[in-house]
Amino acid sequence: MTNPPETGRSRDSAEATGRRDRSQTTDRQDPSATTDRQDPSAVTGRTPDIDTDTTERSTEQVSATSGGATRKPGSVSRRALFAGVGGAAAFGVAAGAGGMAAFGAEAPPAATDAEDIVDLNVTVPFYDQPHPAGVATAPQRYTVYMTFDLAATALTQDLQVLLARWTAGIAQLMQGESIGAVEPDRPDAVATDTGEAEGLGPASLTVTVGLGPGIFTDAYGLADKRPALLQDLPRIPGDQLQEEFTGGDLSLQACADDPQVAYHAIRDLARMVTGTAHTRWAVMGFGRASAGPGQQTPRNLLGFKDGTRNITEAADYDRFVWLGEDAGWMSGGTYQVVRKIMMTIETWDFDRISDQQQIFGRTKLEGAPLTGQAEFDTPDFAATTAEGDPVIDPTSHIALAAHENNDGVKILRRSYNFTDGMNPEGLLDAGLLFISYQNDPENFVTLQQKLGRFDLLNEYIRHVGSAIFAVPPAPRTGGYIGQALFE
Ligand SMILES: C=CC1=C(C)c2cc3[nH]c(cc4nc(cc5[nH]c(cc1n2)c(C)c5CCC(=O)O)C(CCC(=O)O)=C4C)c(C)c3C=C
Ligand SMILES: [Fe+2]
Repeated sequence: MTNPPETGRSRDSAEATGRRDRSQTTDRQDPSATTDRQDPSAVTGRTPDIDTDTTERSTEQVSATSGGATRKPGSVSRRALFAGVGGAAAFGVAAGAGGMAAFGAEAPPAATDAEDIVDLNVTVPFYDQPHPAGVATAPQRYTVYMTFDLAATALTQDLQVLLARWTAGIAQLMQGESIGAVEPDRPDAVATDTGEAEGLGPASLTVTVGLGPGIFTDAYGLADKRPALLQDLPRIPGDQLQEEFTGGDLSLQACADDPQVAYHAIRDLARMVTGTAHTRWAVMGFGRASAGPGQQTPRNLLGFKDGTRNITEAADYDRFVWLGEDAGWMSGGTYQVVRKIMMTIETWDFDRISDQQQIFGRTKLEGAPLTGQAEFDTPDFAATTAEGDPVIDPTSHIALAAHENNDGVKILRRSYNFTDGMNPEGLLDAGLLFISYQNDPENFVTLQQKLGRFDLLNEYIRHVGSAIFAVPPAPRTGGYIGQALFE
């Protein structure tokens, strides 16, 4: 199985966005009106609350596919203009391998090019992909991450309808479309789309849906569908978890190269949960702290390059990230672990540089291992100084986390910096929204158990939030995320 990170320069087909079905929808509905028990099949594969204006424009669209790159002249997208540098010509030529192309030498370029210039007109494919969007997708610059708890009154069918509505909404949002009328015709009507993304491009938006352990219970008749390795994470040494940033029955990870596009997606999707679920916690992240193929390695808020040694090879995705065919309905999906990690930034900023570099086992500017010269040099954990001391401290972050020292185990990190402003003490309230994907959550647990006990970095960080979710495979055209749960 070849499972490339989809750098996604193609647009889904008209069928994939459910436009045909929507053209049959003439009535405008409020997406938050989920309190009525609905027939999920009435929602499947289409957005139930699309206004006719949008539908008309959608059916006009002409797919100008050039390999994986697709642009739609006269398109419905909120902004028709090409933004940024590197525009259509560059994509048309470079992305010939398509959204599902094998990656490596022939891979389409990442969402950002070598100069890290963002094109806000790029879309990422959603339907009919081998894997869910937003995992292997080259990390976009911003995220809005939100979790939800199902309401005590929610029935299985409510969950089913919500997943169907989310799916249809996500498909449109990822195309850069609104999910309905911003300015309804009837003066007494409530807008379906909140409108703040009007005029903005798709910005490589992906929305990744997670299903928490709490939904796989007898209460929803889903106990026998529980993904084999999905269970609450154990307590890990050093955890200082706070209830308000922990857990959740459902999660949405929206990532985009425009923060307002990510925010808009979450806002519109969160409106749909009314009556079925409640928001639980959210984090707005910026400055992706991991790199995809072709992307420069970004920096975390401690000033170090983060993401240098991450999963990049297709074989490693298959081995460590994607669930195989033996995973039944979750085949092609993965497990998402999220940790809200606070940093004591002011203290860190007064630490001497040699100490900072010892903590990570890398240099600050270049990001080279202390045993090497350049960022991508392989660390030599056995190297010693003239005095016989290890060059890379065995309790440094990389020595503890590296696959060489963990029976070959790797995880895919897809983290973001975040800030919540100031805390009550007047200190910077910021840190890392650590997000990892793995086909066995135990791989995260094993690493974090070591890091939580021994990592020199622990003096400057605090894990205050934690959650785990199963991420189902990508939906098929006409279907919805997690559909197999209800069959
Ligand atoms: C349990 C997994 C991990 C947590 C939690 C974690 C937190 C965390 N990491 C940084 C900064 C860096 N991490 C780096 C490397 C790295 N980190 C993990 C795992 C966790 N990090 C792994 C598996 C690795 C790769 C190790 C290797 O193979 O060498 C680096 C070095 C650059 C890089 O390779 O990405 C930095 C910097 C912070 C700030 C943080 C919590 C706030
Ligand atoms: Fe790390």
